[in-house]
Amino acid sequence: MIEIHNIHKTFGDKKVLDGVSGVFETGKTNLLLGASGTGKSVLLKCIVGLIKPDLGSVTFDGTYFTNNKLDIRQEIRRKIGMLFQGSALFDSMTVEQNVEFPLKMLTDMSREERRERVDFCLQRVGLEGAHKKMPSEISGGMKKRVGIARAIAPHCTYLFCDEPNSGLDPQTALKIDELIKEITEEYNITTIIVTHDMNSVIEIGDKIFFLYEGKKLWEGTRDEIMDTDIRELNDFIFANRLMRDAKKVEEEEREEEEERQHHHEPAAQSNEKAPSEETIETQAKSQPENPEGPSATTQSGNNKL
Ligand SMILES: Nc1ncnc2c1ncn2[C@@H]1O[C@H](COP(=O)(O)OP(=O)(O)OP(=O)(O)O)[C@@H](O)[C@H]1O
Repeated sequence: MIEIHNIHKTFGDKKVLDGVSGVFETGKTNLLLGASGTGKSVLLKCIVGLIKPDLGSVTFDGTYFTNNKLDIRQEIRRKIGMLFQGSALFDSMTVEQNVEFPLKMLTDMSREERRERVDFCLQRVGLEGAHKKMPSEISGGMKKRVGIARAIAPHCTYLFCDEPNSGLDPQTALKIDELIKEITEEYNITTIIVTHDMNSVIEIGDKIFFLYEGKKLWEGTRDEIMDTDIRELNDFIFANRLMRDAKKVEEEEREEEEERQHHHEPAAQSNEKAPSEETIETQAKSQPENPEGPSATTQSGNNKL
């Protein structure tokens, strides 16, 4: 679990983060959502220690990170995996060398152990057989997979992804989203993803933190986000025509369901309790032509006795 408390950051005279707090749970995909320039990436960098906040604190599983001793900060950093925007692979290294790189830098694994771990991670992200390929020879989606393999290779406890979907077609984006979610749950990782992609919100957002002008304006689950009455969040969500249509369909379905339930209400009630004499009388009057009489339908339970 990662906890942030009252994070502030100003660049020059521009206040970018204005007292952001929150709890990012373990085994969950936590999304930092917001429009361009609202401070998502700056917040992510504050959490991982790439930017020092002016004020506030970050705690990793109870261990204070901000302003703590260097060796403690380094110990926490070793548990952090990063998937950078654009994958940021080393172009001069093969796929396997890219994945092996953090193992060389951060662990004292033997060559054989590293090889086994690289094999495992590449297999886990669906890239078995791509070991010797160069980044220039693989697609954008494959590069993201290599980036994920590299991030998780040193057995990361925390995974940070900066817009993992950028530059991908919708289908590949969905696969990458699903892979991140699967890995998060499988290895019980605390994952934080920066995104402005509503598809990701709907598919994998266990918890969503909506940032607006440097403040956290809302947090909740993907089921709750469609029903929020925060204007700024609604403006953000429904700026997309597809989302507006989805909302409309959802509302129509809800209305239909309510109407259906409304019409079935008397029947449902008659199953739970015996119909009143008044009901029976009314139904009898409404079905005079039925040769078996109203009792065949409305009093079947009683008649069987
Ligand atoms: N090192 C820096 N120095 C000065 N200003 C910065 C620095 N880093 C970020 N900013 C400013 O902080 C603001 C927030 O930037 P940030 O990258 O966090 O936005 P974002 O929400 O991640 O946007 P996007 O979705 O477009 O990546 C921007 O106005 C940006 O110019």
